[in-house]
Amino acid sequence: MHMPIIHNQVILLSCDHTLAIARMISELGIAIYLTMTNFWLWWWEVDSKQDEFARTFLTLLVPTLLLLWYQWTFPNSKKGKSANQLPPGPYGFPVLGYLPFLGSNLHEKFTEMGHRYGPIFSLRLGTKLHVVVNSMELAKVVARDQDKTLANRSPPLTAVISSYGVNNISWSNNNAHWRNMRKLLVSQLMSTANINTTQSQSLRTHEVRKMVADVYAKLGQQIDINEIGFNAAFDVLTRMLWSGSKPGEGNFTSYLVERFLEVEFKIIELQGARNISDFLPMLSWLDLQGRQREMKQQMVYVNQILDELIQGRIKANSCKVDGEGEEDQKDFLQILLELKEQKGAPTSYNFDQIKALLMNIVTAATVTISIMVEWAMAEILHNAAVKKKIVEELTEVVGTNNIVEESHLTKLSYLDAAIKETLRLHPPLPLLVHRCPDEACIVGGYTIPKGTVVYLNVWAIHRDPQNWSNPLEFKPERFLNGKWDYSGNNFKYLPFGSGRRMCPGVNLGEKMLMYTVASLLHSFEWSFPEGEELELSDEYGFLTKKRKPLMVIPSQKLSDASMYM
Ligand code: HEM
Repeated sequence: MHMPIIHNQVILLSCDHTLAIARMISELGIAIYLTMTNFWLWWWEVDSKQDEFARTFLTLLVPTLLLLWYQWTFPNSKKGKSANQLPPGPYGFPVLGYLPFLGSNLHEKFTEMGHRYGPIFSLRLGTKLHVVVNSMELAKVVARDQDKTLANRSPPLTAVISSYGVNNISWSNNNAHWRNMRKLLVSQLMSTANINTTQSQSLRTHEVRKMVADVYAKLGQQIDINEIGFNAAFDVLTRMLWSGSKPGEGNFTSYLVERFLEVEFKIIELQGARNISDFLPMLSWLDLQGRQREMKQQMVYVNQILDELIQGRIKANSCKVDGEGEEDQKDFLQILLELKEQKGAPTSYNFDQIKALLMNIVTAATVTISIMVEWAMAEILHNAAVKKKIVEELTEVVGTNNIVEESHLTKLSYLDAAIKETLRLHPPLPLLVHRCPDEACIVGGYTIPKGTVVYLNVWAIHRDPQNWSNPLEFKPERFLNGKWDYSGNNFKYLPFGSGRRMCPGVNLGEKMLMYTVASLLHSFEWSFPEGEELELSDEYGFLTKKRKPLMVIPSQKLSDASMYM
């Protein structure tokens, strides 16, 4: 009997209590509302219409920015995959995204982030979405399964300027013009057959011997290995492209090399430098860091040189009598000019396109070759046991009373392995050239929207312990089994990239690297300047070169001085 009463009392008490709490909450709510509106009253105490407009604008802007920030960052961090889900990734600031946290060595930063977010992750840089792929399994998806969809580029604004408005191979989208340029380059200049013609071989022999003679002239002095490698590659390339200097043109080429070295590195540096305009396109017209302006200045010089070159050739052609020089192998400039004259030909190039193409080939070839000659020499000189084996192999194959010939190169298997190992540890383009899908696609179960900037982090893949045992060790032996090549078919090893955008200059790049390094090691002993210690740190800037130039002192090794002439 008591229980229901007690129960009712409890219920009655409870009703009173609930009402009291509700009253308290509503009083508290009103108090908070009044305090807030009182607090905000100062915000709306305006002196003029202008002030009122400014405050209204700010009041709307702040929540809008917060909303945008929420939309940008939250889709990246959802747990579990769903349709249209972006790869996971870090939060960022409104507007700037993750830009302020990137640091300078992008390849290292992306590798470290891969450990946190997995083999594929996304990040907002400014208003653009970027995706980084860090594993060989997903590299296969990007460069093989989805190769066609992901074959566009997203050039930085500085590259748009240096490529004469995206008119070169490296930065063009996957379109008919790009296909024609690539086809022409490979069929006329870079195919195995072209690289192995007697003329092409003797051209390289001439330039590599000239390099040896130049080093010989500096015995006992410090020399910059990158510069030596650059000059040799530059001479080979300019002779293939426009036959180097011509009689009557004075020392046009040496003048060109001197200035070109400076300008070319500046151009590469500007292409690799972070430019706010690329991440916040609505601000690009301001050119806040002056990068576009600087690139335009560099291009004034490049343009002047290339114009001089092309007009000189047109003039020389017009003075030729019929049939003169027809039996000579044409250089690339001549082929391009003849195509230009063929009205209505399927492939024809205007002057800007010709200049863009020439500039692209010279830059793509010389910088990569010189960076790799420097890394290979640095690693070999740093590893005494490796150096000993290479020198023994050179002595056996070439002999001590002989100089290196191209015909020796195929027999230098340990040197070949050492160069492959150098390209594994120090790929000159650690993130390749970024790709861009022409429509949304799926990689690793995640959606990559159209227009995303996609990096393939070969630096991470080349150092992944799942792919390589003791990956940080310099061990050429891992390449001695004959299983490895530069074809880009084994996705553990991609120093020249893979798929339709892979490097078209592999044949020449490989030959020049082997020939240059073999000649430098066979003809000279190398020592370091007193007190100098070799270090192997790198510096990212699109192309990754040695942070500190390799400065070394050559001494004579071959007994007969005539072998240096
Ligand atoms: C050691 C020497 C070289 C290395 C390591 C190298 C490496 C590379 C890499 C990694 C790429 C990007 C591939 C990608 O995005 O998937 C590339 C692109 C390219 N390379 Fe090389 N390269 C070398 C030499 C050369 C030479 C000698 C030429 C001369 C023709 C050349 C011309 C190009 C061009 C035109 C592209 C752009 C291809 C495209 O976008 O379609 N490279 N190179």
